[in-house]
Amino acid sequence: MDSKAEDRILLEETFYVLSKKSSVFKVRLTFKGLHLIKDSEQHFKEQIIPIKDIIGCQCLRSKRKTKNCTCQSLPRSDSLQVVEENSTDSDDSDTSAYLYIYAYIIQGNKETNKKRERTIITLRFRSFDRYEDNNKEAQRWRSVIKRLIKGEPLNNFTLNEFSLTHRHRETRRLLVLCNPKSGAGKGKQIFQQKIAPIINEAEIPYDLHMTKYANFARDFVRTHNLFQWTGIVVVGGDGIVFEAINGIFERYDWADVIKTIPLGVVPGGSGNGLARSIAHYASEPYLPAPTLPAALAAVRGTSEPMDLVRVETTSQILFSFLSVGWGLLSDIDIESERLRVLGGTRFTIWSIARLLGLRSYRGKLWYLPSDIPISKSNDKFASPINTGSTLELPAEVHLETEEGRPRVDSWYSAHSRRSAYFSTGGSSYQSTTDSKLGEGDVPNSKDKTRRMYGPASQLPSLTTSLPDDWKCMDGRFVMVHASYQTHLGEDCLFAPEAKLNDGRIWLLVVKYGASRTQLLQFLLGLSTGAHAINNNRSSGEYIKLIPVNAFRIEPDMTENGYITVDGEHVDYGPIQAEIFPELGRVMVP
Ligand SMILES: Nc1ncnc2c1ncn2[C@@H]1O[C@H](COP(=O)(O)OP(=O)(O)OP(=O)(O)O)[C@@H](O)[C@H]1O
Repeated sequence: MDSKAEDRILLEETFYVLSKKSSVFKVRLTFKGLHLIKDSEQHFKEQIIPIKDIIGCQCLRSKRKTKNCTCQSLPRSDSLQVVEENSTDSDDSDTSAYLYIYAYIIQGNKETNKKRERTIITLRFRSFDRYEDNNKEAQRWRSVIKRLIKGEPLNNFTLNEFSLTHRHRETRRLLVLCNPKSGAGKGKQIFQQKIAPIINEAEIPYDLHMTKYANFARDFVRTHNLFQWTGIVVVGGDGIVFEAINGIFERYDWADVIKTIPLGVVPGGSGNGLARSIAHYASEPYLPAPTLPAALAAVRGTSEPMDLVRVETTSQILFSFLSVGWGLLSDIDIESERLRVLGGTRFTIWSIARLLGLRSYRGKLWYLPSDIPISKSNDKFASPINTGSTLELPAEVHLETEEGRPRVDSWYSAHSRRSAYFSTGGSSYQSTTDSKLGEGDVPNSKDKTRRMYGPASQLPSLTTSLPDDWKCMDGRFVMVHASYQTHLGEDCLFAPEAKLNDGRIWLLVVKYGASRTQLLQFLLGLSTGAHAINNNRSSGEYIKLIPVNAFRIEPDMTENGYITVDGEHVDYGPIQAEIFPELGRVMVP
């Protein structure tokens, strides 16, 4: 839209500030936002609230005063009490209609002090004698604001001839899957206090389901008719995200679901790598209100494609959104579990312990650099040298996973288990906890085996040799950790250059031989991303961050170790992974 069109005045009205009758404000609505203009003889002041920052608006009316109330007939803003327009508790003596506009406005101009503040703008319509006429005017504003928020077209009819029969109708409906056990058991509280109030302000209906056991979210997503919802919001850590994504790939209609129903991620766990990465990608302030970017994304309905990685082990196929790890970081992640009582400090203690008693693992790492497409590499794979595949995977693969695989805490973010400070009141929600199958549900809910669908692999099978243009490192490794997001956790900027949909896997390789000082520096650098600069310079020989399209790890099976996928512990053994650019879709503020 050109700037002239953006400035077109859609609606304009003069209002008085409730507390100071002499103060006049011109309020103007354009495609840019809501303009609050104070134009007096002394000065001209204009504040624009961008449409992007407005999440909703409601028409309300005055609440009937209690008998002993001595409030004036013109309510002051701080004494004003309002009710819904159809409430039986309304004050008939006040014929005004009130439009409440909810906005979350960026405050602060530096990256370090930027945060959003909740602001309510109240417009009182009282030009007419009858409430119905004032309400009609307020409804007209509401309808236009709602359309602007949703990016819907506006024509002269919607602007001028609005009538009550043309009120805004909400077509969206969200599914919320909340893990009450995530983080410090605060999942439910986070939803009720931080998310529900915002969804209610935006007047988006939702169905809330609390997860009842490990894999509940995965089973729910696999078995229900998801097309009754326009988005799925998960509240919890990366574990619940993993379940939701892999539940989608257990559906034969995964391709439709993944493209049309975006996933929203509200950080409520101890590992919130994806939520942090999404906020980083969108340049949204994350602290002090880490749940706010996700809530805003959910109500705005804005989403973007996200790369997913298809991971294959000898026993299962997984779709990963965050990481694959072998060695140091995975060891710390899993082994520090035994120090659980120490809370977040257990990771620090275990990191030091592991640096002192440094382990390394023998194996081979293969990778396909990001400038060689997998498909091109596979053309070469057709050469006779590389034939002899023992296991060709078809487009549909049926493999079984164990039930209830152990979930491990994420090392990367336990330090950042902070509470969110955004305060919202008056939480209310509709909730359905009945998870029985309904009309349109996928009828394989009782099937205990896991059937993985999803795009077919473009790689040679795990037991087959790789094409010549793959690079190979053979030796001892302190760790190999791959990520496709910037952050592995709230405090771990692992791959500073990564984007949600850059079509790359960022492979961090630490070879045996790096000194303890280099390793310590590397671990400390993870919180700020300094390792990506420092280690490529000073320790480049041992520590490398390499963008790739695919990789394979073949650990020496005479040794023991840990391998994790998105923080989930998988069997120790050969593993390969390939990027599927833009396969998923996530809500982005
Ligand atoms: N009601 C429940 N009872 C027990 N476990 C559950 C329940 N709901 C979900 N889970 C499991 O909890 C695991 C961890 O969840 P999530 O990632 O949301 O939180 P977290 O705090 O980051 O987890 P972690 O315990 O790994 O730190 C999920 O993988 C899921 O299988």
